[in-house]
Amino acid sequence: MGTRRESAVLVSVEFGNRKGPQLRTASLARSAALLSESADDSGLDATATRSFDFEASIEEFRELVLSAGASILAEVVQRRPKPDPATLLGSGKIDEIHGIVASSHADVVLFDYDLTPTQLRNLEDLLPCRVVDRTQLILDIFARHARTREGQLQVELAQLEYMLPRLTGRGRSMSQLGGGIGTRGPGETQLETDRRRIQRRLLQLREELEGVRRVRAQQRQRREAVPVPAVALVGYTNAGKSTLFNTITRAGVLESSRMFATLDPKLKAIQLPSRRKVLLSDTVGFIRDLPHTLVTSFRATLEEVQKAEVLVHVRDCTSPMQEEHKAEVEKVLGELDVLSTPRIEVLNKIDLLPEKEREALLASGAVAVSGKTGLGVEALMARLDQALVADPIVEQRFQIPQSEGLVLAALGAGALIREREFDGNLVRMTVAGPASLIGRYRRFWKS
Ligand SMILES: Nc1nc2c(ncn2[C@@H]2O[C@H](COP(=O)(O)OP(=O)(O)OP(=O)(O)O)[C@@H](O)[C@H]2O)c(=O)[nH]1
Ligand SMILES: [Mg+2]
Repeated sequence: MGTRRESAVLVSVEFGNRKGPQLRTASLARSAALLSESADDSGLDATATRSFDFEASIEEFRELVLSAGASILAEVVQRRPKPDPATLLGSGKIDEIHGIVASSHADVVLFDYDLTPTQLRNLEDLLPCRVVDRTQLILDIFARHARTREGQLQVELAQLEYMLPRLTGRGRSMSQLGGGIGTRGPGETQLETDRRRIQRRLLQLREELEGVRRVRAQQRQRREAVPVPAVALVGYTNAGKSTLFNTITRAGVLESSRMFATLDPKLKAIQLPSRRKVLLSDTVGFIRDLPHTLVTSFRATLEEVQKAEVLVHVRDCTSPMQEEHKAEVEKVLGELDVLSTPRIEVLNKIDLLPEKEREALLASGAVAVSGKTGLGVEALMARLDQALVADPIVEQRFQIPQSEGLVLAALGAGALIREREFDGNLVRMTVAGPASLIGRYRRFWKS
């Protein structure tokens, strides 16, 4: 990790000619004032027409950059009808950025956009410092926060997979040693590597991960011998999951204002008011445009989501992006095939609301809490009890083709397999699990 903060120039881009509503909050207006105000290629005045969504996404980008440990030197915004295939930005904008970098001695230019390998290479040629795109930035944050062996292996794997198509023989960005954004992890040790060495390392990583996962699976099996229902906290990054988890469990799990503080699964047994025991898990935060390699490679924490009987969706009710974040979370839940798992929507951070609004929320029957102060947490526990009581454990015979890997995995993860026999490409088994899960796969029931 770098010993000093890197200084960064941030570049946000918006394509198309959409006109958005005016800025809505003081803090966003303040941030807007910090931004470069120059009119862009499209001839429109960027500030006047910048949409609310765009402002919020810049705010989020800033938060990501701080999470990566960099300091923000300057921010540049460009709106243009469409991206330039070779350089993303227009040449005027690139000159402007060049000037800012040269005069401010910035270490890195960060793009809130995924660059193609060609764009990355060209921008590196045109600018006098490193260039890092959004995926690489997120990978870097993950690299900083991974604490278990499994988490570290997963991040390195994702970083190498990202790097591979961007190795062009020149490898300028890979050949700079140091602790900068995008050079951590594999960047530090394997900078001069050619493809073959990376491929070999990838193979090695996959094998090591397989081993780590086998151990996890064994631990899980042991845990599942005692069927305790699982509850997973899910939500957008920074929604307050770890804080709420701590308040509920007093487990002392790392809580951080930096995004993605949680990369490794955290599990804790808790007791509900009914004295029913459940396993509560804290999970990694979701984020817009999460690099796909990460969605799949972070299946360690997401496994807990797949086997949960109830999901608790933690939402920051003070965020101006609430609805977008909710949609994003639901998208990921869909990819994990858990949209039909019962879900409790929890509005968090109500301590930050004006008293009237808070009272109104609490009176409306919504589950509203403050993970920080503990307000409303008891009511949440009672809701959990209800959700679980409504989902008793039932036993059912199944007959499932082996090709239905997802179904087999879901049942294996969320229920107890009592007996199992293989018949050609069919699996017959008796499964004891929550009625909701069993019911979801009715089409494979065998009476
Ligand atoms: N005021 C207030 N702040 C909160 C509350 N819950 C969380 N926070 C703050 O919000 C920030 C993020 O909290 P975390 O618990 O780390 O969020 P998270 O959802 O676990 O984030 P990731 O692990 O990055 O996905 C921290 O600065 C918390 O102190 C709350 O109820 N009220
Ligand atoms: Mg967390």
